[in-house]
Formats: sequence, structure tokens, C-alpha cells
Amino acid sequence: MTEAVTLERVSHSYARGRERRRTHRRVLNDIELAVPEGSLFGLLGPNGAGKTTAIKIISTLLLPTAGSVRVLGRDVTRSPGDVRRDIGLVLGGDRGLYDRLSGHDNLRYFAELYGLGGRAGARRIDEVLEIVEMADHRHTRVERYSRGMRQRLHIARGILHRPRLLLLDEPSIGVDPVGARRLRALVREVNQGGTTVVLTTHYMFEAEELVDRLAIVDHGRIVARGSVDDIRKAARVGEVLEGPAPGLTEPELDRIRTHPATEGMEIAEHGGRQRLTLRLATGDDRRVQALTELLGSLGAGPIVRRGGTLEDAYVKIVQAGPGASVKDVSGTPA
Ligand SMILES: Nc1ncnc2c1ncn2[C@@H]1O[C@H](COP(=O)(O)OP(=O)(O)OP(=O)(O)O)[C@@H](O)[C@H]1O
Repeated sequence: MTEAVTLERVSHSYARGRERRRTHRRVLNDIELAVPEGSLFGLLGPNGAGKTTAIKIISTLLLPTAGSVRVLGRDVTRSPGDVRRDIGLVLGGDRGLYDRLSGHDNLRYFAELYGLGGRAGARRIDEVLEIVEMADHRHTRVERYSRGMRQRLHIARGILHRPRLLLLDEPSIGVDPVGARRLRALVREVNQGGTTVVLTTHYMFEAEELVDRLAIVDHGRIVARGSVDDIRKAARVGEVLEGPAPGLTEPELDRIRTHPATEGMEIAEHGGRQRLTLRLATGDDRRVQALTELLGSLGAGPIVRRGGTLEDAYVKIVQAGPGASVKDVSGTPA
């Protein structure tokens, strides 16, 4: 399988201060990453982990302090211009569009920058406006667009020149659930059209629904990588029991915590109500049944039994900290 992106021992430090007082802060540390061509790849991690920095390095906006980065077979340091022609970049936030121009005129401006003028350019603009379902709003000024519409226009701009690789930094941030669902469908469609996609997100269900491979970055290091299933298995998040558990006393919670079917227990407050999540130590139905009955007798319920989610795995991995070895949590190498 050919790789669309490979990072080998990539590190990056930002400089702070001036001249003799200058210090360097390392925010990426020996990153190894391989994104297969055609895949929809997720880069996940807590705030400040280094995801945007990695996206900026892949897109040639930043030079890595150390290591080698190849994008679609080219070295980003030696051939940044060639790399740029083949990639689309959509950074989060409100930057990058001209508010006073209509969606159509924004795209015309960017099309000309890409050397896509004339009839071919006009046809391509119509095409991408259809793809992102913005044709009806083409003549409306961008300042009147909702956040979801802006994000769709950003993606339209990102795919105008038919890039082989599309980089999306938090595409659905701040977009309402209906808009976010449309965005996910759009990203999937772009990927199914043959474009490799690398996206960052804080929404685990979004990653779970969209990506076929992912890497979790924490404090500038990769702490897990593989498919969603690999990560769930490697983090050993098996099944969980979950449900409301109002007013349990400490001794009652202890009985639940020390039950042989319980591996871990979390209590969360939702709207003033306690909710219990129990990671199961075993798939043995009789033991799980006994635990469910204990919960029922203590007034907890209704209790639901479900498989561990990517979010369960992510929380476990990130809480283990960057010191935890990659091999403890990662599946097959990404
Ligand atoms: N231009 C810069 N100069 C100095 N430090 C920076 C710069 N950009 C980012 N950083 C720092 O580098 C670290 C990594 O930032 P980065 O934006 O890559 O993280 P991130 O994983 O994308 O975070 P988030 O999820 O919050 O967007 C952070 O500590 C951030 O403060």
C-alpha cells in the first residue's frame, strides 16, 4: 500500500522570546506516522497535544525542526510548491474567507489563485458548490452564512483544485448536530471520491463514525495508533454496564467496586443525577447478571450493557499519560 503521508522521527519546537533570551519549546517529539493513500485518517488528542502543528507541517506551512516528512511521494522541505499543489488545507476557525464576497466570488478568487480560470474554472466552481450543497446560497455574502455553511464553503475551497490529500483541522467545531452530520457526510463523500483525508477532531463519535485509521497524540508523542477497533482492543475497553444510580452510599459503592465482574467504576453527574459506568472485568454472563442484580437491589437502573466506545479507550489512554508505552495501547502500526 502506498502512503499519502509519512512522518519519520519528526520533532518540532516553537521559539519564544528574543535573541539571547530565546527559549525553545518542543511540542512534537519523534513522531512516526503513516497515512495510507485513500484512507480517512483521524488525528486525535487533548488540547495542545500538537495536532494542528502536525497538520501545518504536513501542509508545508511549518518546517519541522527535525525528521523527514513525505507527502504524496515528495519531501515537504525540498519540494514544498509541488506538495502544495496536491493538497487542500482547511484550518479551523473563521479565517480564510472574504466576508464581503459571496460564496461564489470567494471560490472564484481562490480558483484563480490555483490557476483555474475561464470556463473550466467556472464549471469546477459550480461542481464544488453542488458537492457541498451550497449552490442555493452561491450569491449570498459569506457574512450572512451560518457556521455550518462557512465550513462547507471552506471545504469547497479546499477541494477546488482536486487535491489528492485534504487536511481538515476540526471541521465540525461549533457546528450544530444537524450541520455536523452534513459535514461528516460530505467528508465521507470526498474520501469516497478518492481523496485521502486527514482530520483532527475532539469528537470521538465523529472519529468512530468516519475514520478508518487514527493516531492519538498526547504531549507531542503518539500514544496509540491503528483502526478504531485496534485502539479499543489495545486499551482493553471491553463491555460496560451503565445507568442512573441515585444516592448510593459509600459502602454500597464499595460492594459494586469490589464485585468480581467489575474492573473499573466511574460516577458522573448529569443534571444533578448520578450516573454509573462500570467497566466489566469479564464477559461471563452469570457474573455480569449477578452484578446487574446487585445494582437493581441497590436501586440503580435501568442498567444497559454495551461495548466500549472509542471515547472510553481515548479517556483511558490519555489518563494513562504520555509516559505509557505505545506498545501497551497501540494495535497494528499506522
Ligand atoms: N505559533 C506558536 N508559537 C508558540 N507556541 C505555539 C504556537 N502554536 C502552537 N503553540 C503551542 O504548541 C502546543 C501544540 O499546539 P497545537 O495547536 O499544535 O495543539 P492542538 O493539539 O492542535 O491543540 P487544540 O486541540 O487545542 O487545537 C501548544 O502548547 C501551543 O500552545
